[in-house]
Amino acid sequence: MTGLTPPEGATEPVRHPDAPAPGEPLGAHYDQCFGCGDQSRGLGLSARAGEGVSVTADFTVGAGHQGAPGLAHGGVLAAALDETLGSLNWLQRVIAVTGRLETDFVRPVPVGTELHLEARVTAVHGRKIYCSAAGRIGSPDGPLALRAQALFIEVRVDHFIENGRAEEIDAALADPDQVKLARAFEVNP
Ligand SMILES: CCCCCCCC(=O)SCCNC(=O)CCNC(=O)[C@H](O)C(C)(C)COP(=O)(O)OP(=O)(O)OC[C@H]1O[C@@H](n2cnc3c(N)ncnc32)[C@H](O)[C@@H]1OP(=O)(O)O
Repeated sequence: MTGLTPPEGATEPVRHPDAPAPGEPLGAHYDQCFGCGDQSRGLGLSARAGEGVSVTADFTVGAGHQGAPGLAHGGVLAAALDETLGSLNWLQRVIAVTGRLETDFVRPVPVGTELHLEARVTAVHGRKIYCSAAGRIGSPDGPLALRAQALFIEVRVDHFIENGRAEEIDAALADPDQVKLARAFEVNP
């Protein structure tokens, strides 16, 4: 029992009526985010809305992302999957965090690879959001390198306010840009 199988009574995910249209870039949810933000040591991952409750994302493996010589670090690849899965929040307009992430590393990913990721919500049960993701090498139809299943748990904005370091929380809350404020906490604006 991994906790990743939707229980009886789970329902289909619902795409929010204000979700970005399929193909539209989602942009960074927070500019300090390691996954999608403006970070020189981050992933620089960019996601786009897909059909239904799905997203696609691209990420180029850089020299700073190595584990073994010339190959991406597994933790970095898991972070790319996590970030892609996390961006599903914006299509549902929920605030949710990763509770469980199970990753299959199917083949090695060399430095310089453009990794094409896609993620979707498969089912929802109460606060539990069941998702899956995959990563392919070189193109959206390229060889499968990664597979993941995940459980995201819906939380209230207090999750961040009570647990995040005060200086970053205060700075994010003080941002006069309401969309940026909403995106930082993935709150329905
Ligand atoms: C804003 C968007 C950012 C996106 C960035 C990318 C996504 C991320 O990386 S988020 C950061 C990484 N994740 C975290 O830091 C989360 C840390 N964990 C927590 O804060 C808590 O454990 C949290 C919120 C997940 C769950 O705690 P809590 O709210 O008390 O819920 P809890 O009552 O324990 O669990 C709720 C349900 O989920 C289930 N559940 C919780 N965790 C897990 C787990 N790891 N595996 C399986 N099931 C779980 C529980 O069994 C329970 O199920 P049921 O309702 O059937 O009884």
